Amino acid sequence: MSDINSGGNYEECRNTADWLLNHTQVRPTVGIVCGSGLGGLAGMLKDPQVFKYSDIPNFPRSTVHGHAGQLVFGTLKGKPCVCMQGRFHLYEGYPIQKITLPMRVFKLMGVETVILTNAAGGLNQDFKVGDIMIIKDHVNMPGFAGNNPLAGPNDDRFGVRFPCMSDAYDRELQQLAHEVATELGYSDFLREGVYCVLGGPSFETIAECRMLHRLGGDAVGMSTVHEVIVARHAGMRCFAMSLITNRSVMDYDSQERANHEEVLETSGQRSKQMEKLVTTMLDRLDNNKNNSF
Ligand SMILES: O=P(O)(O)O[C@H]1O[C@H](CO)[C@@H](O)[C@H]1O
Ligand SMILES: Nc1nc2[nH]cnc2c(=O)[nH]1
Repeated sequence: MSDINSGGNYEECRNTADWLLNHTQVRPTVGIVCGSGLGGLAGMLKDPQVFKYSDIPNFPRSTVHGHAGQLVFGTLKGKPCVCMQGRFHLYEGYPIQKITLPMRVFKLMGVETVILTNAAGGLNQDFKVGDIMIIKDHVNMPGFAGNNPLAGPNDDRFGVRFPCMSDAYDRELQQLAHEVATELGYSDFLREGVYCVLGGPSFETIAECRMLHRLGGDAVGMSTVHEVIVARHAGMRCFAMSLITNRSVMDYDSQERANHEEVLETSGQRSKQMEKLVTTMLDRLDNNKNNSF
């Protein structure tokens, strides 16, 4: 377990949130986290105000290609937003509390809803490269070994000691995504499924892919779940999507080899549709009285 001072404590998060609120007029209610090669969403924000992670107190630095490392404030379809153009991963060497610190900063800035994207390998053999998977649930493999971002003393100012995770992914938002995707003509490549997180950075072996698939995983990656756990603990609702950038190798005769260049190439090809899906969802939320965006 990481030291309790390794990041994400209340004072540190408050400090960062106050610094940001003092440097921007935007009061975000929506927080967005962009996955590998999917940072284009940040470019859609109106009247953007950009902060490099290196200039934000207590923020880690992005070290992965395809993660720009900046926080962008602005409006999207009239909604005040804050967007992480680049996220942090366990394999970068940060304590798990540090990589999820932005979720608590989001909460303290007033964010109510978090939208996350990621690039993932397709374990489900029906999935194709370029499919977009609405995440309906997750399997937290590092969590099985005790590596959970909420391990350590609980701070009740953020949430309860034992948060429920059976409602981690907001069902109304999933339904909305299905409706919007159908209207946009995306049904052919829209899927839903279970995202399985591993620590990385090595991609999976064939035996691991087979095991994860048998355990109920439809897609595999190295992010998102830790952020969702911390966001749900703090009472924010979450919607997440995976872009299937490669098919997980399940067969010893296969010549396919997972690699980050292919991941970035596929994200580049499908990023526009993902952006359109998110922006249309944000637009629609006004018309749905049950949604508190
Ligand atoms: O989950 P995101 O940040 O999209 O990145 C995914 O892509 C990288 C591997 O190519 C890993 O970091 C994996 O988690
Ligand atoms: N772990 C993992 N992460 C990914 N990110 C994009 N593709 C993959 C993959 O195949 N496996």
